[in-house]
Amino acid sequence: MIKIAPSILSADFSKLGDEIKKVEQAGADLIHIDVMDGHFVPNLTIGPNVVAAVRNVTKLPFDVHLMVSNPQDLVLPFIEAGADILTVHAEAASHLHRIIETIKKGNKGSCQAGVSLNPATSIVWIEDILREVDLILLMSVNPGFGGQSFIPLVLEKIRRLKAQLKACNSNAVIEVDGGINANTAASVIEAGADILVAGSAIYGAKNCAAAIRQLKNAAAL
Ligand SMILES: O=C(CO)[C@H](O)[C@H](O)COP(=O)(O)O
Ligand SMILES: [Fe+2]
Repeated sequence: MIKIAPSILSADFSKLGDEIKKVEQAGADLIHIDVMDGHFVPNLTIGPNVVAAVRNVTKLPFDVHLMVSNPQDLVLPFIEAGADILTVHAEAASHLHRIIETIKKGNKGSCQAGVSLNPATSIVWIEDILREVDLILLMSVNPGFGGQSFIPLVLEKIRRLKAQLKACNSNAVIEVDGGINANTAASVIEAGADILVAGSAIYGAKNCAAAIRQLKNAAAL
């Protein structure tokens, strides 16, 4: 069953708690939180204090996507703030294996470890750690902003990654992030995605529940 992770990057930040509750009631499976540092990506968003402030408004897992340089410095603060899944970019990590270990050990093993790749980064970069991670986040836009168009070359990457995960008996799930909407979801699911992140397609919709349903139903198309 495909899971949907609304990205609060497209929410109204003046009422973030209510916006999270709204998508929980609308059928979301996880809450995707985009952390940007103005350095790894040209935008600045959310720090650990904000994550901690909204932690108790929902029981849904917090899926924290770190788009920062030097991610090793922020791993523990975000785990303490309440991240359930913490994903770092392979392009930003000098010692990726060490960061993954730190995430998995942090706060008594309460957090799952994810690794993310930009559209232009090959899955060759992570083929030696496919059994070490819980989640692989394939970016289907260049990170930094919501509302961009889906980059189709990612479909082939999802297929190749799915086959590699099967071949090495990895239980890691594939999450796809960027430009996911009612038009792009079906091909992403068909290629092998397990979790779809969607910001503008959910928070920009008049009816969030209908938008989430539409993405889930794309699996049957
Ligand atoms: O990581 C991200 C951007 O870097 C966001 O999660 C992503 O862009 C979601 O927004 P949309 O669904 O509007 O593309
Ligand atoms: Fe994201």
